[in-house]
Amino acid sequence: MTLTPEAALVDSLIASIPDFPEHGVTFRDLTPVFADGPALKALAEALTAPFAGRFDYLGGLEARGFLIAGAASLVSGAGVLSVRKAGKLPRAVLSQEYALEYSTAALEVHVDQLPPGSRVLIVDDVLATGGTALAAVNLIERAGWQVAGFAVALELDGLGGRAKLEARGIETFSLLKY
Ligand SMILES: O=P(O)(O)OC[C@H]1O[C@H](OP(=O)(O)OP(=O)(O)O)[C@H](O)[C@@H]1O
Ligand SMILES: Nc1ncnc2[nH]cnc12
Repeated sequence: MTLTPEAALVDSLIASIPDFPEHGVTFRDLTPVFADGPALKALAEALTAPFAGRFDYLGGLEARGFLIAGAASLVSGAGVLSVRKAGKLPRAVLSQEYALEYSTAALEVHVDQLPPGSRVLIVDDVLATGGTALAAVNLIERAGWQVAGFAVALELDGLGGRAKLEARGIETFSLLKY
């Protein structure tokens, strides 16, 4: 597959670590992308461009999604909705549970963070099973906002994430697919 120069730059910086955090998993580490200023800017531009004019806020998913959302905010001019792991936000929240391999976790937003009907582009580093992304979609819709789309640096093919999002009618863009 031919990559755009931006995708090739990001691709060249992703580290693949076998058997982390557990045997059989290949961990895709984007910290080298975040550490490279031009690559982080190129990533932020590539993830927001397909949705230009169609979102009011970036939805950043704690923790790695925050790094992309901050950069995307500066290149697009849109503010960031903080979608946090449970127990971190100090005011009234909406909470959405999601399944991990052997447990559950929850994402939360401040219930009154954005005006009703706000269009939120969710961004993250990796799409795997889609459990995290779908929890964010549910949360945003329950709060009375609209999901403008889901934009991710790296989609792991074959784990069902894209299918889950598209079944919910969520436009999904990935810069890279492994
Ligand atoms: O598609 P899924 O199977 O849900 O996996 C993708 C999620 O997993 C990682 O986050 P993680 O929960 O490890 O949290 P972190 O960003 O705090 O490291 C990644 O940043 C995505 O948010
Ligand atoms: N293989 C993987 N690498 C990095 N982040 C992930 N999140 C879920 N699966 C992942």
